[in-house]
Amino acid sequence: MMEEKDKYGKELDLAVRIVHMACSLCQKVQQRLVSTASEQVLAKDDDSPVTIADWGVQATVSWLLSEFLEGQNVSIVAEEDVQTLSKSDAANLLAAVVNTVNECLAEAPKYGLQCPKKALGTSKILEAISLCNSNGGPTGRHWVLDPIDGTLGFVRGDQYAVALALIEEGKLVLGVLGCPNYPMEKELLNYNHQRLQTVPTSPTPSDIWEKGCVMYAKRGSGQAWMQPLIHGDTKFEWPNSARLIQVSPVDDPSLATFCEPVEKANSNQLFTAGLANSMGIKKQPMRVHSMVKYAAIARGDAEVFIKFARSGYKEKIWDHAAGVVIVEEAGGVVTDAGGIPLDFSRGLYLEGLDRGIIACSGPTLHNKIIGAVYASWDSSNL
Ligand SMILES: Nc1ncnc2c1ncn2[C@@H]1O[C@H](COP(=O)(O)OS(=O)(=O)O)[C@@H](OP(=O)(O)O)[C@H]1O
Ligand SMILES: [Mg+2]
Repeated sequence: MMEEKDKYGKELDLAVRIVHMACSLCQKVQQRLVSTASEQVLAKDDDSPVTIADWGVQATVSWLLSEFLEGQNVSIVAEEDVQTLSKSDAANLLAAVVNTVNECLAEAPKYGLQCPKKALGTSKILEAISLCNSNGGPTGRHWVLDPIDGTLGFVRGDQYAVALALIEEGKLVLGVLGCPNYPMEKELLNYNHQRLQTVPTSPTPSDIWEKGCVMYAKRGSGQAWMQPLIHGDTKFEWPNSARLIQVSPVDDPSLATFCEPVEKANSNQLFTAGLANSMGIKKQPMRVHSMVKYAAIARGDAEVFIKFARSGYKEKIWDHAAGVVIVEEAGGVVTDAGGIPLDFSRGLYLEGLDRGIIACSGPTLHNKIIGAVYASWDSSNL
């Protein structure tokens, strides 16, 4: 029988390599994107670069998972559905996706994986994309993919993530989070943010970010890891300079940093400001696009992540799965606003989620926030 500690080892190894490749695809597309006209960049339809990267990552991840887990009936739950690509006027988009995917897959040997014997044709790419039509659920194995999380961050040349997780029998078992614009060193992040702030209106070429990183964790290991993205001719050799990451030891709210979504439409910033204030958080919120917020908690760059979407909004599993397991294995706590762990077993959505999402570096801060929600909810008009 396979030792418990080796369980999911093969899947994790594969998922990490795949996410590295997907990040490389995104960086290439983003570099082209920032050199084109901004109007074209911002449209998330037709053949805009964002869409090409979204589809490109989904096709690439799907093809690689199926190829290397051969014999398994691979089930993938992913953000993008195949309808847009099937439209008769989507020929240009499809051609761009096919090129981007083949360019990415040709580099597979650099990541220790085999590339296709010959370039994939349109039908193979469409097949790979339509494989990602699973609805997840409480039984069996399901890969969960957000090809580009934080679309706005991507088009702004700011933070975005590629997120891949595995759910088995309704439980999260591993998560991999690629953060192409999140440097390994926090100092570099601050440095680059300052540079960003000096030119706030123009997208930033991603090459100013230095290397981004990939984080990953296996449920129950009590460990979460971070590797640098590789560049140029460097070959990916496991463990690729992997470094253990851990949540912050800070549990005094007055020293804590809380992060939240950038867009007001995605989380009630007035309510979270009130919560932060009532529990004694003094610092300004760190507003970051995408699951990089989970990454920030996991490696101790921030202590608290709070998201309260408008009532009626249903949180999707791919927006959280990878981040949750990484934060938990790095020592953090993630629950809904009622203090209950998130339930990934109920299909595409986090059904039954109580109001909001709270990720913390530890139980002390977590208890304080849950208490603050309890005390302020009735008067919040939410
Ligand atoms: N109205 C509303 N309320 C709450 N959440 C929403 C809403 N609309 C979208 N989404 C989902 O939020 C994902 C982006 O979350 P972020 O935290 O990155 O938002 S932000 O860009 O920082 O504001 C985003 O993921 P991506 O689409 O992958 O970018 C969405 O799945
Ligand atoms: Mg998303």
